[in-house]
Amino acid sequence: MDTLRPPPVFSSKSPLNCRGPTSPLNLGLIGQLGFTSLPKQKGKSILSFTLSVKGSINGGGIRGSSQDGASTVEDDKEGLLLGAERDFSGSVVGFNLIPQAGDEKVIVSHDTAATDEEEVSEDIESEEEIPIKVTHNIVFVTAEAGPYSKTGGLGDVCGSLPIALAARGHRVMVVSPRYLNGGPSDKKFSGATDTECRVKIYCSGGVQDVAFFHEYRAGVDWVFVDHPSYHRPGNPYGDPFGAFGDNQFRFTLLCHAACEAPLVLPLGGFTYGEKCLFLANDWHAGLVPVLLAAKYRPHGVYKDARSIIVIHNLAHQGVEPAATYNNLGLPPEWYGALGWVFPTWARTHALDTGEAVNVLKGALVTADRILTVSQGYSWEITTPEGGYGLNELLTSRKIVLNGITNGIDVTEWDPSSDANIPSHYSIDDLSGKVECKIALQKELGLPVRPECPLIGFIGRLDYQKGIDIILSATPELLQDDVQFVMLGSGEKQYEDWMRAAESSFRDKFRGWVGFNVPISHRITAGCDILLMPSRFEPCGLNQLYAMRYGTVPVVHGTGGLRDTVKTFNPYANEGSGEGTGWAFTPLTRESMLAALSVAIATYRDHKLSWERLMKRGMERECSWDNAAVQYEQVFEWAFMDAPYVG
Ligand SMILES: Nc1ncnc2c1ncn2[C@@H]1O[C@H](COP(=O)(O)OP(=O)(O)O[C@H]2O[C@H](CO)[C@@H](O)[C@H](O)[C@H]2O)[C@@H](O)[C@H]1O
Repeated sequence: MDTLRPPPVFSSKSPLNCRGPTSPLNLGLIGQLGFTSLPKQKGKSILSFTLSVKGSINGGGIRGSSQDGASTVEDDKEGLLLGAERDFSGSVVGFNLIPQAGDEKVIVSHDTAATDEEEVSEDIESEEEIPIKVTHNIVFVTAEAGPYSKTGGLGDVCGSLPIALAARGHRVMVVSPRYLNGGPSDKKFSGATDTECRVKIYCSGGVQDVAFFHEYRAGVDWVFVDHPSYHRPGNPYGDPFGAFGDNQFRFTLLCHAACEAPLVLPLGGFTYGEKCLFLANDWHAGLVPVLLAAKYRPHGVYKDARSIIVIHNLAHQGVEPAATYNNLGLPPEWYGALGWVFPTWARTHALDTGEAVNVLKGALVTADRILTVSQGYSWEITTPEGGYGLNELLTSRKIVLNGITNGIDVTEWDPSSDANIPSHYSIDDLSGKVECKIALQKELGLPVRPECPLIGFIGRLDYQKGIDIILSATPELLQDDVQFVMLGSGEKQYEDWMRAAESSFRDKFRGWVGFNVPISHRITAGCDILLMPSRFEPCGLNQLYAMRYGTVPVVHGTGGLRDTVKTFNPYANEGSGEGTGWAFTPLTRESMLAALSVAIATYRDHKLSWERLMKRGMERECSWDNAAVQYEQVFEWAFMDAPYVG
């Protein structure tokens, strides 16, 4: 059993061989959690002077930083002035947030010693009440983040939500592994440089050295944890032979490293410090809240930090035999937080006690708040049907459980500018869509028939996505005059079925086995209907992409699909109709075929209704802006309550 090691010393004074980035000041610094706001006094600012600091860092909108105890930065995007406060170790622990006067770029300092680069300017005078915006130091911890690594929706969300939050003034770091598989995808990490910071992680009965690589892009600090276990062929989780056997170890490393990153990485010259907010995504990052509670807070570290576990998929919980608890680098007395007992029916033999460790359970117990990626799903996981054994625990924490529907990256997914599609179109001119359809039919070798309803499916080929329902319904569906294309990879039986179906239905069916982002864009643009019969769907992104591309979704009414797709009603609004697609229920072959048949008939026989359906989907608000505001509300709640201490 490993003993708990004392937490490291922090910042540039850390003994962890952190020498900081090779080229200092080329990184990003935006804001900091836990600052004291300085309210404006009526008629006269409490600020007695301001400083202008010349020079910019990395073109990222950040200007100037003094190297003394009252460092200052300026965020010229938000017009906020941030005066950094530091703790005894030099870590930035807070900022004074001061409204900016007029157009003049000013930096507020508590340091009275002016330098050559500083000039005294006049007091800020204003009668206006200027709202003060709270910004946080946010640390995303995730197994994947697009475009560096993406196998599904988690990569999409962790690739775009951090950018949206950074644009709103938060200082945002994303910590994920530096996966190198020896293929072309390795070059995605080429922009990240070695910070030359190394930390030692005590787990699995030994000591592991991990390194941190870093890239500052789109206002976000992308931090990649480097370790030999992330360098192997395959995707982040496995290879053609299945999931990697050491995933618990690999993601334990990620979590330990992510907890160290804010303390030891002087990004842009400053660490994120202890007052940060961890957003731990799915079970892979689930040890983060546990480590805060069990490893750091007992030693007085991260006392003011908060953590939120974000559930993108409750079906994966990181469950391993109980004996592996010793590998996690946690004190023995914390076993109860992760301890898990399988029900009798799920045990493998008479002597199996069913004891296991469940990383996601540990996160749900210790996180300060719990988020899911839609409101519908946040309720479903509290039910026995959707809770995957964790429903009672989730119900007991209902007071800190919320759902926020995912947004999408509206720059990457924009039919009027998408570089992956052959013709562009918009709500005002849909003509490019039929060209996309024709091009897709040609590309896939289907008969070019623009009038023929083209149905698409994109997604992982597994039980969650209802592939078995598609399988059973396809022969009947293809009796109609339609075409059907599927893009996906996953379970071998389904991949084989797709290949077989392609040879059985040469003129009507195409199955593209693999993971190909450009093709996914072309299918989204070229199809008329997108099919998503997911058994459960925490949010779902493809239906959001589809609606933005004027492709009408036909979905199983569950979780985020039910929240985002409103079933078409031609009689509403005095005959102009309402709805953006079809959400069928229950999940059966018959009800799916019935919904598809209504959709196909509408496409064929009610052109005007169809066009209105498309347009209603296209004009739906789906950017991250709304979601980011809701995240900020949850951040506020997280800091209102005391942190979890066990
Ligand atoms: N073969 C392929 N080629 C190219 N691209 C492919 C592909 N297969 C899938 N994709 C892409 O991967 C993403 C899948 O996202 P989803 O949200 O639909 O599902 P996923 O189950 O992975 O995500 C989980 O997390 C997300 C994010 O929170 C939740 O929306 C979701 O409900 C939950 O199950 C989409 O961007 C899709 O285009």
